[in-house]
Amino acid sequence: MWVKICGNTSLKDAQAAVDLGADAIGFVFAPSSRQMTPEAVRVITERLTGKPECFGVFQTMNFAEIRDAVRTAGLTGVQLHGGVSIDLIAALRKEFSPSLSITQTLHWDINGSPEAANQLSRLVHDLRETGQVNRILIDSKVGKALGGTGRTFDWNAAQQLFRDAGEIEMIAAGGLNPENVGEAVQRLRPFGVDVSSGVESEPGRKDPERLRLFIERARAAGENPAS
Ligand SMILES: O=C(O)c1ccccc1NCC(=O)[C@H](O)[C@H](O)COP(=O)(O)O
Repeated sequence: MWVKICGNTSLKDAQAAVDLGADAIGFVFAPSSRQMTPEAVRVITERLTGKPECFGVFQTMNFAEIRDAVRTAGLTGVQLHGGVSIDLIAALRKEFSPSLSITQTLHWDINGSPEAANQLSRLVHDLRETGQVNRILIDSKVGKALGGTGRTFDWNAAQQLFRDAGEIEMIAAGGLNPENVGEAVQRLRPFGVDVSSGVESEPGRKDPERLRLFIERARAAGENPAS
C-alpha cells in the first residue's frame, strides 16, 4: 500500500513521515492553513534524507505557476486539485516528461447527487485514455472546500468507481485517520492512501504517533484483504 502524507509545513514533520515509511510527502500551494511557498518547500526538500516522492498540491490551472513551483521547490510530482484540464496535463507532460509524476484529483461532493458517481467514472475513463496521468486521487468536496476537509465520502457508493478504474493507480483521500484507514482500504482496495488532517495535532503540525499508526494500519490492511 502506497502512503502519502500531505500538508507538511516543516522539515521535522516531513522527515518523520519519511522515517516512518511514507512513500510520498505533500506540500500544499493552494489557499489553506497548510499553504507553503515554493521557496520554503525547497528548504525542506534539499535537506530531507531518504528518497520520498515529493508532491506539490495545486489548485491553480496556471501552467507557468505550476512549472516554476516544480523547479523551485524540487518536486517529483504534482497533484492537480483545481479541476480537470487535459491541456494543462499535456503541457506539464511535455515540459517534464517522463520525470514528473502527475496525479489528477477528482472530487466526490459529499452533498452531491448519486449520479455524480457516474460522472466521476466517465472522468476516470477519459483521463486513463489520455495516457498522460500517473494516478487519480479521489478526495472529498465539502461546500467549496476541495482538500484538507477531514471528511470522508461514501466508501460503499465509491466501491464501483475504484473497481472499474482499470490499470490506473487510484488513491483514496478525504477524512482518513489511523482509526478508519483500515476500513477504507478494505472497502475501496485502492493503490494508495493520502492523509492530511487525520494525522495532525493541530492544523499544519503532524503528530508522530498518529503518523506511525496511520502508516502501519494502512499497510496492514493492504497486505491482508480479509482482515
Ligand atoms: O490540505 C489542505 O489544506 C488542502 C487544501 C486545499 C487543497 C488541497 C489540500 N490538501 C490536499 C491533500 O492531498 C490532502 O491530503 C487531502 O485533501 C486529504 O485531506 P484530509 O481530509 O485532511 O486528510
